[in-house]
Amino acid sequence: MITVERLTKRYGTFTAVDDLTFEVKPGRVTGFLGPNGAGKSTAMRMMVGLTTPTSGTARIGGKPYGALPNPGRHVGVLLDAGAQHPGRTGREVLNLGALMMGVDRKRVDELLDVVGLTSNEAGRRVRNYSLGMRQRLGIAGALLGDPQVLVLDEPVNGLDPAGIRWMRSLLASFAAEGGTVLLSSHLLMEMEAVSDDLVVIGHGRIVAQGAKEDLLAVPGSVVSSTDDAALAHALTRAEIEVAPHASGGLSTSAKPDAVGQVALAAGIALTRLTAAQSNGLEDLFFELTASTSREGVAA
Ligand SMILES: Nc1ncnc2c1ncn2[C@@H]1O[C@H](COP(=O)(O)OP(=O)(O)OP(=O)(O)O)[C@@H](O)[C@H]1O
Repeated sequence: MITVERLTKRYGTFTAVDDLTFEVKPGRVTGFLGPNGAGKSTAMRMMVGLTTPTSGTARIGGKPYGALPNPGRHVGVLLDAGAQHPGRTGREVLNLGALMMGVDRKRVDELLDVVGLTSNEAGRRVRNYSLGMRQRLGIAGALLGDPQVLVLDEPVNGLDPAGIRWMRSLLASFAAEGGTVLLSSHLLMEMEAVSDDLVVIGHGRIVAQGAKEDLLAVPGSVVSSTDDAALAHALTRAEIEVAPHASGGLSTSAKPDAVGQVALAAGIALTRLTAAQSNGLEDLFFELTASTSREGVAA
């Protein structure tokens, strides 16, 4: 569990992170979203002790990162895949990490295998790695201490399609085993596929948070019947808003069960009744962040 309370970071008069409060729950993947410069990386850096908050707290398993005895054993961190020492080989980077965390060196080979780096690639200097290879190495480093919590800033950036799919299943199984995952990404389709919960920020502030299903849920339903005119009349009388639906039938402002009740009471046979469909995370993201994005427009 990661608990962020009133977390704030100011640089001079500029507030990069503004009073953030949220929880990242175990057993779930939490997507951290926001336009460029929204404050995601700054917030993540504060969670793992790399940036000192101006005020507020971030705790991992109830403790500030700095108070964790062997932090790599609790939290796997990937914030900047480019930050690895360019002169070391991938294997050296992981061996050093294993040494510092007191992890058996055998785990290095296992993880190279898990992240899909060949033994030949592991022997090359990191300065010669592609971005995707650096990300894979960074993920191996994050997993090295067998942590219960992962904090990953844009981990799929630079991964090829197979790598993105692999990352999705890795994070899903990590969470299924009770792990806590916080990850940021601008790939909204990917975030929609992988996240259970979402935290959306703009200009350093929370603009929405909660279970993905709840955030994407659209109120209302779509209904068709053997007599739509009579159904529209009955629904309006029940103070349910009704409009013609693009693909025929009626759009209503009420949930399917309420619409079903009205139709039953009016003796009208229904031929279709479904919950209104969400337009997905991309539309939700633009809706929530339009006023804080550089472009300042809803799509
Ligand atoms: N050390 C610093 N000094 C001054 N301003 C900073 C510093 N670090 C970050 N900022 C500012 O804080 C704001 C938030 O930056 P941050 O990197 O957290 O955003 P982000 O949401 O991760 O963006 P992106 O999606 O582009 O990676 C930006 O305006 C950035 O310029």
